[in-house]
Amino acid sequence: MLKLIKNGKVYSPTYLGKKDILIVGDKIGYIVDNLQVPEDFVHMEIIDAKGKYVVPGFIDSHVHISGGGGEGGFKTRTPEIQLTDITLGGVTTVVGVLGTDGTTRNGGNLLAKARGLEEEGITTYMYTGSYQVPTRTITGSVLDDIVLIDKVIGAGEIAMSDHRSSQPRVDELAKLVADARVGGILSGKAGVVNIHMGDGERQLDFIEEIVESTEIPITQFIPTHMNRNGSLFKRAIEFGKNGGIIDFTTSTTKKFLEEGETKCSKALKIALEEGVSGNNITFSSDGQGSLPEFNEKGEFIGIGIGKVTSLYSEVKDAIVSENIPMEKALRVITANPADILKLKDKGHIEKGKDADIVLLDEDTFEIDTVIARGQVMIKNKEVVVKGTFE
Ligand SMILES: CC(C)C[C@H](NC(=O)C[C@H](N)C(=O)O)C(=O)O
Ligand SMILES: [Zn+2]
Ligand SMILES: [Zn+2]
Repeated sequence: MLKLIKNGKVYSPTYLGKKDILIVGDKIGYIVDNLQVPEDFVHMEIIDAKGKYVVPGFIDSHVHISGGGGEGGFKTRTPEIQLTDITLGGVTTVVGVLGTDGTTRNGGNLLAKARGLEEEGITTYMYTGSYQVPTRTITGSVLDDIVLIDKVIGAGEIAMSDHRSSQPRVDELAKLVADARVGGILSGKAGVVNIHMGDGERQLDFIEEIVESTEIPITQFIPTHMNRNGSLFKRAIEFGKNGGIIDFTTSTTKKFLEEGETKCSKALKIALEEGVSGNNITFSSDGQGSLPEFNEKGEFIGIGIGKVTSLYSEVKDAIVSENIPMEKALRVITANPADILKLKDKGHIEKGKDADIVLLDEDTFEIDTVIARGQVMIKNKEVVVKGTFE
């Protein structure tokens, strides 16, 4: 079936102006000024994008799709995600991850959930491992997981500078990152390591020591939660200015913001103003991950749950409240994760790329329509495709 998105203002994320987009199967077939279709050409679904912005489908590069949490005991293990938790947030590609609990959750379960979501219509990848070092894998080796399992693009989330980490030595982390890098080289993947940054004093010390003392490049690391406290955020800006990738977590709570976390829309504004390259910054939601709170004695005092819908919500705030140009704001959840993670068919509205497209209402910037690999998942804000048990 052919689809034609007409009359929309296209951000690829670079602004292309008013363009018509011809979708052929699951691919973007053509981008033209004004495609005239004969009235009686019945094999074409026309999607009128008048009054809409047409942007690439969003990429959420850190989602606990098979569940996470558990830091407050078994009742605080978070449930696995459902398809529309993702698509209602305009997200058409997710990278699945495990966190604190690498015992009752494992790589096989994460891979099965990733495959299930792919069968339901979106595109999924995953990181092998969980917080711990040495980290749990599917084949027994980070390197082999990346080479042999198509959906595995790297390792993570590996906990650093956090009371919940396995307190790895810098040489243990270096070996893990070295394996991920070679796994990526052998399989043409990014082979990056998603690093969970905690609130500890050591912050990015280990990463910077590895970059200084080995042949491993700074871009092998994707430190996330870099907006979680003021001191780490400051360090993150320096890391970004040195060419590092910085990922900000959009899921949050009122308490976290009151206690020093930098709201993502503001974090992006500050990072850009401080001179961090707009290509090195990403947002991810930590969706379905837990947002646990601990007191100064390290005692558990409460828990929230991450939401994928926070991802675009922060980009919308960046555009509307922080006046960041759409081209720059959209990059952090489209072109940047796609390019950094080497998701070659993703992140851009370009001939030959996957037909992952979101229509935004020009006035409200609300998500109106979501298309994943050519299939309409959400139309006029209504769910068209539900998950199996939704
Ligand atoms: C960034 C902050 C707010 C949340 C962050 N979440 C995770 O890392 C995921 C969680 N531990 C899980 O395993 O589900 C945290 O706990 O520090
Ligand atoms: Zn984390
Ligand atoms: Zn997480």
